[in-house]
Amino acid sequence: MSVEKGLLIVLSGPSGVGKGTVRKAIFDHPNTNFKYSISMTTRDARFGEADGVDYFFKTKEEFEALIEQDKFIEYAQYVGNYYGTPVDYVKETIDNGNDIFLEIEVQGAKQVREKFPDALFIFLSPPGLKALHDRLIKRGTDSDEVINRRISKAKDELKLMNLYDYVVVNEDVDEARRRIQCIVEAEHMRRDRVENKLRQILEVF
Ligand SMILES: Nc1nc2c(ncn2[C@@H]2O[C@H](COP(=O)(O)OP(=O)(O)O)[C@@H](O)[C@H]2O)c(=O)[nH]1
Ligand SMILES: Nc1ncnc2c1ncn2[C@@H]1O[C@H](COP(=O)(O)OP(=O)(O)O)[C@@H](O)[C@H]1O
Repeated sequence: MSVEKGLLIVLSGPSGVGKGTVRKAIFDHPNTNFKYSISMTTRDARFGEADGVDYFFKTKEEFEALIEQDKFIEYAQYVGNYYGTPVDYVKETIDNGNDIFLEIEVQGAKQVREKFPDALFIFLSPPGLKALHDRLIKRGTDSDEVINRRISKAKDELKLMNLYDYVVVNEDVDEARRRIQCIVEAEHMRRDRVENKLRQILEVF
């Protein structure tokens, strides 16, 4: 009997909305049993980040060579650096029946939709632009000019939320984490029901 494929789960949303924070809450939680796809990037490692844990850190030349070799499911340029999802680990994980989770920005999510229309797309939204602005200031990683660029980009990114299967508002991190886990569980139940129904219908003949 063939192994049922795992779910490809994509979490996306504007910069500073809390994707990284919510993702960490998901993976720190004991109920989570999906794998995480570690991205590749050309940006410098931040203090406390480790190669192969937070990202695989690559030079621009290495990254571009991997693009040539078709080694990414998707990649995008974001604030002057490349970010991409390596294809092998994602394919291997879903083929083995395990769920895999991608936390990526919106251009990349769009490319994943084209290649994997069956994936589950979740958009993380801020409660409002003021909250988003406050979070970017609180994070303290960007200058005022970069924050303003990110906010104006976020206005465009927010318009893409209608392309997603679900929108989760990140008001409270633990609540957002819980909602995402519930969505994944419900999606499994829905797909199982569809599979069973199909099997029943086909058995009639
Ligand atoms: N398209 C794409 N975006 C990614 C990938 N990995 C991370 N990102 C996104 O790139 C953006 C910048 O990430 P990062 O430099 O870690 O900064 P921060 O998340 O804004 O603190 C975030 O929106 C991430 O979600 C990836 O593999 N592909
Ligand atoms: N629900 C929340 N309420 C208040 N602050 C939050 C919440 N979620 C995240 N933050 C804060 O917002 C900032 C941006 O979060 P981060 O996870 O880096 O965003 P992203 O990965 O989407 O760019 C961080 O300082 C984080 O601590």
